[in-house]
Amino acid sequence: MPQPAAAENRGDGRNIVLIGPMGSGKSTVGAALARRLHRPHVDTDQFFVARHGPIPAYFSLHGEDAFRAEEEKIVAELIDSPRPSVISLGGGSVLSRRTRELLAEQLVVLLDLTVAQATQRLGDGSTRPILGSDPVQSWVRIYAEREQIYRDCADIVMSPDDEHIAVRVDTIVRALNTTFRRDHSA
Ligand SMILES: Nc1ncnc2c1ncn2[C@@H]1O[C@H](COP(=O)(O)OP(=O)(O)OP(=O)(O)O)[C@@H](O)[C@H]1O
Ligand SMILES: O=C(O)C1=C[C@@H](O)[C@@H](O)[C@H](O)C1
Ligand SMILES: [Mg+2]
Repeated sequence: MPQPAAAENRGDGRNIVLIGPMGSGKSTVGAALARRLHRPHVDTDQFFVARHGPIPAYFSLHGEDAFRAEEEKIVAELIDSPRPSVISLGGGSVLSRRTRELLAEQLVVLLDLTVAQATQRLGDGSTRPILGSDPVQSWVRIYAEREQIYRDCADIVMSPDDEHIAVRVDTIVRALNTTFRRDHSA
């Protein structure tokens, strides 16, 4: 009989938090990972939209600084959830120092991706206002600005690949189990 994943049956109170650049699969993979681990899934962008409406409209009306301030509050609320969850963060959440401090207490998985994958996945970028009129060029610049921050926050770095999402989830669960064992070995 298959053994339950250690990440599922040996929860230590930490949330599993997915970070990474736009299009890396935080929302899609996060939902599938949560199903696999029988944990709740929350997505900070979706929570933002439920509370404040669409992100592009919010950016136009209030600007990026106001968005970041609200995003920081939402991340803190969701990390404080009573049940350890899988949390998909908005791509720029790690820009907040307060968020980075909270992430230091969580199990953080960075999903990386290549420029070619980003080009395929971003479409016209219209749902991601920070990308502007040239989504790929903006994505490359933003990725370069943030790459070290993502790496510094991460306990696990998932290299880019073209795996099916279910296979990606298997790979992440294996990496999580290794990290759990390492963190809880005597
Ligand atoms: N491993 C994968 N293989 C193929 N396609 C993928 C994979 N992961 C995600 N995708 C696709 O890429 C697109 C972007 O994924 P998703 O919205 O989950 O990214 P994200 O990291 O949440 O982006 P954002 O920061 O903008 O919220 C979606 O269409 C999704 O189906
Ligand atoms: O990388 C970013 O700065 C963003 C990513 C998205 O997830 C959204 O949070 C928003 O579009 C900003
Ligand atoms: Mg997302």
